[in-house]
This record gives sequence, structure tokens and C-alpha cells, in this order.
Amino acid sequence: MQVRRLSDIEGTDRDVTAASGTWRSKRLLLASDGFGYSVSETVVYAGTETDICYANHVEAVFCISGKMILVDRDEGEEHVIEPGTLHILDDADNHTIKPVVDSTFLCIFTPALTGREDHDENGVYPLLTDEMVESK
Ligand SMILES: CC(=O)NCC[C@H](N)C(=O)O
Repeated sequence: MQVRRLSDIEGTDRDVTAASGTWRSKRLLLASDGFGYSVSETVVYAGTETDICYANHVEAVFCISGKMILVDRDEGEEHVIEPGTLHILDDADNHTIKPVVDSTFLCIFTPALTGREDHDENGVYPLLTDEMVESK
């Protein structure tokens, strides 16, 4: 058994910020932990917009605090995401996240993230393995 706190993550290489500066994520559980999924606490910043499409992963995103507009660009719909809401990205969903205030989420990905992913120009995370990351 292990016990891991956000305070253990802060300032380590598991504490990652997007190159765009639109979010910061504390990667609590990663592929290197030997799980089939990763678990992160992610904060997205008020007034930002991030286009996302997870072509290589599925993700469940649970809102802990804040308020965010989730734009479903495939369906042309908007959803208001508030605490207690889960959005489920299971079909390479093209979407844009627009936090109204700083908003905090629990993010669970399969396959597990390595911790080195960032959104590319299409909002996709590459499918990385620890072997690929370590050889860099
Ligand atoms: C809420 C959200 O989708 N934020 C983008 C970052 C991503 N979910 C992550 O934690 O890697």
C-alpha cells in the first residue's frame, strides 16, 4: 500500500504545466506505477481556451471545483460543467474547454499517461510509453 498526497507531487517532474499555460496537472498515478490508468488532479485557468481531441486515449474528467463551458465541436453543443459533473471522452471527441473560473478536475486516462504528454496542434496527446520517454 502507498499513500500519496498532492503535496508530495508539487515541484517534482509529476507536476506538469501545459506549454500553452492553460492548465497545470499533478500526476498522482502514472504508467510507471504499473497501473492501466493514470490519475491526476488538473487545474484549468479562468479565461483560457484549450482545444482537445484524445485520439489515443479515453478520459473520464470529474469536476471537483469551479465552472467551465465544455464545447462539443462534433455535435455543436455546449455543456456547463460544475462540481459533481463527469464528462466522458470515449470517442476521440473534438472539444474545447473554457473555464469561467479556475477549475479543478480529477482526470483518469486509459492507457495510463507517462506524465510527459502535452496537447499537439490538434489537441491530441501522443501515445507514449515509459521506454520512449526514458530514451529521450
Ligand atoms: C479538464 C481538462 O480536460 N484539462 C486538460 C488536461 C487533461 N485533462 C489532463 O489532465 O491531462
